[in-house]
Amino acid sequence: MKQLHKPASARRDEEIPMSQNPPYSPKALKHPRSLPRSLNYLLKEQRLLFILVGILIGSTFFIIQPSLSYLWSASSGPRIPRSHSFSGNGESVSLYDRTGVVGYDENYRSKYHNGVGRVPVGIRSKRKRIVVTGGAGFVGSHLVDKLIARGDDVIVIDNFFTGRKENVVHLSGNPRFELIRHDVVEPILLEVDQIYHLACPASPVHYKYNPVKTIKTNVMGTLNMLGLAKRIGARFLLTSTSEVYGDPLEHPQKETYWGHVNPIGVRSCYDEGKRTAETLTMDYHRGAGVEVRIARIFNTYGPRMCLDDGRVVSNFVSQAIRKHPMTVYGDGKQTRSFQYVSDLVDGLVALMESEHIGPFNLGNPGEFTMLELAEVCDLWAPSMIFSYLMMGLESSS
Ligand SMILES: O=c1ccn([C@@H]2O[C@H](COP(=O)(O)OP(=O)(O)O[C@H]3OC[C@@H](O)[C@H](O)[C@H]3O)[C@@H](O)[C@H]2O)c(=O)[nH]1
Repeated sequence: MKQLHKPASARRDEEIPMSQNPPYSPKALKHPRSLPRSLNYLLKEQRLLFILVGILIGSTFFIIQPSLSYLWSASSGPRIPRSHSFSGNGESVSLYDRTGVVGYDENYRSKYHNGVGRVPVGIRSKRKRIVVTGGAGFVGSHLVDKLIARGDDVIVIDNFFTGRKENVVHLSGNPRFELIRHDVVEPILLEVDQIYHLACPASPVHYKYNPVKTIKTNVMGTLNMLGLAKRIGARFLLTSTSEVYGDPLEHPQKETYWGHVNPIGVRSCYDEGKRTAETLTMDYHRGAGVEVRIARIFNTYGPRMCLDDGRVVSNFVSQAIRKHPMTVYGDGKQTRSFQYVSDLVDGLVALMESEHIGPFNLGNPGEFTMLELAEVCDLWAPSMIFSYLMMGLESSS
């Protein structure tokens, strides 16, 4: 009865003529009769060696497979924080520059991967990871647009005191854009290559609203961001202001001019706050070797500037549109230069990428008196309504 339930292989063994069976040995008695034949099969023609080599190759593939999939998703997936530029026909192609965000992956893969295989790791170059403090503000949001269009990963930090989510909402679905509600007076730890530090109310109406908070933002906020730059080895750009020159005794103001500033006036929270921020920036450079840039920004206008911003351009334009009298302060003979926001943003990026350390004025060399500006605004009021709508200026009043 026992023999009826033997495995088929055993039955096949019984059918093999005795002459082909291996000679009797005590060892053969200790194991099922099929085992020596299996071993025999394996050992013949170095089959065991081939099996071992196969296992080795398989194991190697599974060990390195996660890093291969990482490299693949780094070039195509939205969750990987950095990616690369590729050089094709001597031309640098940024991941999202040409195709836009939506549908990029498919375009990219069809252009670079179909039938070609993966791009070798060696020819990839890192795209930059950049943090922009105050990136939801008037200037910051335009800067973020430019950096995203260039193909960088951008993290915006904003406490939304003067910044608005509407300024960056169009980027919300972009995998290379991240928005963090955070006040720079508190430390934050991020891994980035560059820091554009814009966070601070810039219009007199806003920075005078809470002067202590304004100077705290300039001092503590700048300290925190410089500390971060030092810790992670990032390049740091401070957006300072033409107001560091105070009521200047020199015209035009060169970067070498030290200014003429009231340390106890109502604007001092901003003027002196930015001067201290510049001091901290240069001290971190000299003392800790941080790569720093300082942009002294002159009066700027353009889309996303609120009509109730409080600066002279938005004040005069809103007054002209509403047919209200223009509020020319003083005798109106004080002069200012006015630059368009996209020119400023180009300047900020160029400065960051340059080797220039120390203050750099960013503004329009042509100056107007406030009386001249008021006349221009009055003259062009009807067309301004259309222009400002086109520029996307919004009034919260
Ligand atoms: O309604 C107004 C507003 C302002 N002004 C005058 O216009 C001139 C320009 O004033 P703004 O408020 O536009 O601002 P400022 O040029 O002093 O500084 C501005 O530009 C440089 C930036 O770095 C500063 O953050 C920003 O406040 C000042 O002389 C001011 O007194 C008016 O005559 N009427």
